[in-house]
Amino acid sequence: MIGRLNHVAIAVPDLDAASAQYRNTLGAKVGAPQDEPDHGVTVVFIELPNTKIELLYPLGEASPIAGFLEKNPAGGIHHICYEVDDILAARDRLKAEGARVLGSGEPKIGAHGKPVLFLHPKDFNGCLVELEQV
Ligand SMILES: C[C@H](C(=O)O)C(=O)SCCNC(=O)CCNC(=O)[C@H](O)C(C)(C)COP(=O)(O)OP(=O)(O)OC[C@H]1O[C@@H](n2cnc3c(N)ncnc32)[C@H](O)[C@@H]1OP(=O)(O)O
Ligand SMILES: [Co+2]
Repeated sequence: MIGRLNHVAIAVPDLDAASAQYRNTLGAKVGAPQDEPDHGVTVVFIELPNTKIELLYPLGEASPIAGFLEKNPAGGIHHICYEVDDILAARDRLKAEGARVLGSGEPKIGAHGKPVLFLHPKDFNGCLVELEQV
């Protein structure tokens, strides 16, 4: 059911410093910061030849990454995103198998303008999983 790895997301305590490090030290193609108020994060996308890295920084009062950064003040890998062809079919199959779909259970439009959903990390080996319909 899952397809390509769309991105790996890293929560960071300093977005400018992390962007500069990926651009200058690691020599990557780093985009501009993008506010995603519906998701409570500011995102910087880094394009690698085979996937993307998503740098995340909290936006607004109730950011879903605030607690993660409190527990991991130096930052850390926050989630991985797999591509799916049909996000509603994927959601229904996962729910039927007992996985917890986060939020309202309805897909939201993600940073790439495509529908996304999140699955509880406790149901996936301690790894928060995002699904994106491509
Ligand atoms: C826009 C964009 C895009 O790509 O398009 C994005 O990705 S937006 C990316 C940001 N959006 C999201 O993350 C949305 C989905 N996330 C959520 O709903 C929430 O963050 C959540 C339910 C995963 C965690 O919520 P929370 O921090 O309030 O909950 P708690 O702190 O109580 O966490 C419950 C348990 O899960 C663990 N836990 C929390 N977050 C993570 C994580 N990222 N990876 C692995 N484990 C995690 C905690 O350590 C804790 O474990 P223990 O009990 O053992 O201590
Ligand atoms: Co993401």
